[in-house]
Amino acid sequence: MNTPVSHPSQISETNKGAIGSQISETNKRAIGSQISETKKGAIGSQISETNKGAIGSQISETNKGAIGSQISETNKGAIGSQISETNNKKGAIRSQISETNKGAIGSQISETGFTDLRNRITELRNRITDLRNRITDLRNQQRCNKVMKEHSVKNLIFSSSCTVYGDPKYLPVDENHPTGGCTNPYGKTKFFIEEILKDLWKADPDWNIVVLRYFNPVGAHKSGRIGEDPKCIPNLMPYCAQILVGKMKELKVYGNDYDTPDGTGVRDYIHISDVATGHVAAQTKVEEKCGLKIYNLGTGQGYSVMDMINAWTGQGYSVMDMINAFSAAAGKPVKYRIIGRRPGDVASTYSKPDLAAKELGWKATRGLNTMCEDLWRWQTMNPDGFNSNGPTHKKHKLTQKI
Ligand SMILES: O=c1ccn([C@@H]2O[C@H](COP(=O)(O)OP(=O)(O)O[C@H]3O[C@H](CO)[C@@H](O)[C@H](O)[C@H]3O)[C@@H](O)[C@H]2O)c(=O)[nH]1
Repeated sequence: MNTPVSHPSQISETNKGAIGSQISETNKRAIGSQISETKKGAIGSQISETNKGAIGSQISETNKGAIGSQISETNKGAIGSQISETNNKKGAIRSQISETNKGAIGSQISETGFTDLRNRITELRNRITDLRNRITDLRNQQRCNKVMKEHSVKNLIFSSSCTVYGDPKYLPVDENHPTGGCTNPYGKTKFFIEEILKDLWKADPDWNIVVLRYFNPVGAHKSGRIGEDPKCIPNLMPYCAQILVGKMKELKVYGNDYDTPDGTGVRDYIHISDVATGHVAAQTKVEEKCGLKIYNLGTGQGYSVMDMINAWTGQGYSVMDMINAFSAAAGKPVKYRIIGRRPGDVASTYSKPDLAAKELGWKATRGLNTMCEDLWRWQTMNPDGFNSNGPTHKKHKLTQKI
């Protein structure tokens, strides 16, 4: 998922002036109309030829087909055979099945079969929406590059992601690690855009481009006024926060059989405000006429899913500790369960952030406790995200010592 909504607004408070002065009101209007009139057709057709077709056919071939047949094989078949078994023995069984039992059988079918089917359809829908968003990202980047060039604005900071590294060949990951072996569509889009930007700079070295590869941003602005308001399935920490305010039922932990200390996935979680200060440092860098530069934005520290769950409470690391502590924090039982691995997840990834420290003079300064404290403040002050009317969940007090 997904770049959190919080950074643009945090960054804009700090950088607005600098960026705004590069693009005047007049240019903005000119840029807008040029995109819509002149470029739309040309760019649109490139995308539809190159990307949409390829991605579209992959969806229909790989996903729809695969998922469709899984549904029919696993569910329909299973349900079908249960029904036909029941029906074949109808005569014999009918007399034994009372009205009450019929109801029980019916609800078993709907629970096991139809719920599963519904979940799979939702998953397929989410994937298609995700791919659509990726195509839009690519199209927007191409438009942005063209228009910037036409108006001689050649300084650019690009928000990339650690997912361009794919499943790391070594840890911690530095900027020289090979890219492109991405395990999900989001990572591929970031990788493609990075490649486009490299070509752009090779063709015209007047460009100054800083590519920032974020690791896993979490947290919110310390004021509690700016935070993440996920519109689709949230990342791990927003999901935890939403469980505590009763908006989600349970956390599904995607696999505990990875080759990591406790078996769950390990990530380099970084406070969103540190990501924002990374952008401010990058802004200074592009103004120095830096050419093309690439930096990791991470803390260098890997945490597992269980570490992150426990970080909310300051309690121990076992599953039972986590359940008890979460329940105490929320004032009601909180459920979570371990399920299978999520396709596209890697076991571990965390950064070597030394280059950013050396060349940008930037370092992440906020620890895990601050990430949790700030995220929790945002969530309690805004239980319904940006549509909230203020704090309504005061009773959900976090027991974490911060
Ligand atoms: O409900 C959940 C959600 C996540 N996880 C696990 O938690 C870890 C972190 O997952 P998540 O928060 O979804 O982030 P990633 O999958 O590591 O990365 C996503 O989020 C990053 C930060 O926004 C982006 O940079 C990546 O491109 C994007 O794939 C992984 O081990 C997941 O398996 C769970 O167990 N249950």
